[in-house]
Amino acid sequence: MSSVYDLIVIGSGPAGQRAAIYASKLGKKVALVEMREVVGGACISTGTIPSKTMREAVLHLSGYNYKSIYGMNYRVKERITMADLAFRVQHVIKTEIDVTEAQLSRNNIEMLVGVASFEDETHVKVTNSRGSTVYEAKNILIGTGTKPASSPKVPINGRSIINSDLVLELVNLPKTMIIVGGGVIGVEYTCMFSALGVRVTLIERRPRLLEFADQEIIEALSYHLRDSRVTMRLNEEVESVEEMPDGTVVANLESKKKVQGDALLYAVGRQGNVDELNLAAVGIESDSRGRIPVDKDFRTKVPHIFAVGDVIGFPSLASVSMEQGRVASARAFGDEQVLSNPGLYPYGIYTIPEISFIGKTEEQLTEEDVPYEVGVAYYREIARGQIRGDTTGRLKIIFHRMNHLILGVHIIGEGASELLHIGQAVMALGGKLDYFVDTVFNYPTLAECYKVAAFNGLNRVSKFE
Ligand SMILES: Cc1cc2nc3c(=O)[nH]c(=O)nc-3n(C[C@H](O)[C@H](O)[C@H](O)COP(=O)(O)OP(=O)(O)OC[C@H]3O[C@@H](n4cnc5c(N)ncnc54)[C@H](O)[C@@H]3O)c2cc1C
Ligand SMILES: NC(=O)c1ccc[n+]([C@@H]2O[C@H](COP(=O)([O-])OP(=O)(O)OC[C@H]3O[C@@H](n4cnc5c(N)ncnc54)[C@H](O)[C@@H]3O)[C@@H](O)[C@H]2O)c1
Repeated sequence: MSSVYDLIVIGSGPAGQRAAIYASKLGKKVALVEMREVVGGACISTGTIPSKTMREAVLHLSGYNYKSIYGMNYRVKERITMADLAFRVQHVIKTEIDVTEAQLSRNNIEMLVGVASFEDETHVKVTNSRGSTVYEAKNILIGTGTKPASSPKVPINGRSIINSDLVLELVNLPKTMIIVGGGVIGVEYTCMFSALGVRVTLIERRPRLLEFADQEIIEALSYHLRDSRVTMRLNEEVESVEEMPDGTVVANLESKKKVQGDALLYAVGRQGNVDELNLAAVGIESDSRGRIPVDKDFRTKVPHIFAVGDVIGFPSLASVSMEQGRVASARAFGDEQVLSNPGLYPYGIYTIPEISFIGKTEEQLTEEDVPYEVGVAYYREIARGQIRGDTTGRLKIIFHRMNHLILGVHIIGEGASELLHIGQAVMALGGKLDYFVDTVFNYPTLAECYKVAAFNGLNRVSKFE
């Protein structure tokens, strides 16, 4: 048994990394346990980084952003293959792993390779091919993330029936594809495959896609999806999936319909990585989706054992996971000064076109009886929108009718996830709609949308309110 650590972190994804680095900056002795061969978690290996790099490759090779200027037949590469997409993805993954490893090493974080499990409230066992070692810690942080949810009725085979971990295993680009699940993963991949010319059928059991986003924005996205020949089957639940003798795939719906395609992506949510942790040894229970309950400081029912990131559930974003890791680590060492406001956490959804938002939706404000008004700017009204060839984007500011405080910003269109941070900064600093009216923006930029939307909003409220 080695000396006592101040903190043992389990999992090297964004949540675990940030927690470990923060503790190390406080001068604490930290170890980070990772069971995979490489650091970075789902974020670098199978989730955020691969999917966003694949999207970039799709947009580039398909010439998607320039079709409105050079014509529908414009493309950078004639026959795009899965190998073309994987090439770029592997390059970025490797670089991100190198950067992360260097960062952890610079911060004197001791890496322990193997599967971590609890022995008791202060001891963690790490098991690898060489055997098991037990380590002692004053604080332990669980950042073990999630894996794709599975079903015995959906036989994932890595060829024609895949989950989001296996997208790049597809040998050939299918002609037709079924995507099950209209959550963020399902919708992002629907957009990518459809931009590659694949005929996609998207099946979602709820009446609309991405329920947590603003309805108007999702209606705009749905319009684009249909315009890209995506077939949307909403209010339909997939009951089982089978591979046919000819290699095609059939999804059997609860409504007794059948949908056939060359390949199927099963993206119906995620399951917490808790099975190997031996949580019973410390009396912590996870729910049916493997989520660990925590309090506002990310403490589990055992006060010096914390849990952060995807393993605690919504919103399950890399950005938020990092922040939770930082806050939990601060709390573990008695630092109450580190504050974080979930009301100002942004969402970036990398559909095509991109969606990004912060703050409340119109539906939430209506529910809460808040008197709000909206101001909208369309990319087509902005010179930069015309120059870039994105004439379908829009930016919506929601503000309080009386005091003009910004309550939410919702954007669909190119650059949405970057553009949103202007609205986020103004919201965080308590700014009002008038800020955008009185501010000079570079010209021509998409940022000008804020000014146009502010004028549009002001025109809708009476001067006497
Ligand atoms: C396809 C996809 C696309 C995404 N796109 C985005 C996006 O665009 N933007 C965004 O913000 N988020 C995105 N996400 C979500 C993002 O990837 C996650 O929120 C983030 O990775 C969660 O970080 P984490 O540290 O909690 O867990 P993870 O990144 O899952 O890392 C957990 C780590 O713990 C390790 N581990 C598990 N159990 C043990 C154990 N017992 N012992 C040792 N190690 C263990 C795992 O091997 C893993 O390395 C996406 C997710 C997916 C799947
Ligand atoms: N850009 C981003 O921030 C980003 C990108 C990808 C993933 N993520 C994160 O990854 C997490 C997981 O994403 P996800 O899309 O797998 O899960 P999800 O829970 O967001 O969505 C799953 C969807 O599948 C539907 N569904 C479930 N069973 C079904 C069935 N049998 N038939 C038809 N529909 C069914 C659900 O109604 C739901 O809408 C999310 O929480 C998200 O935050 C984030």
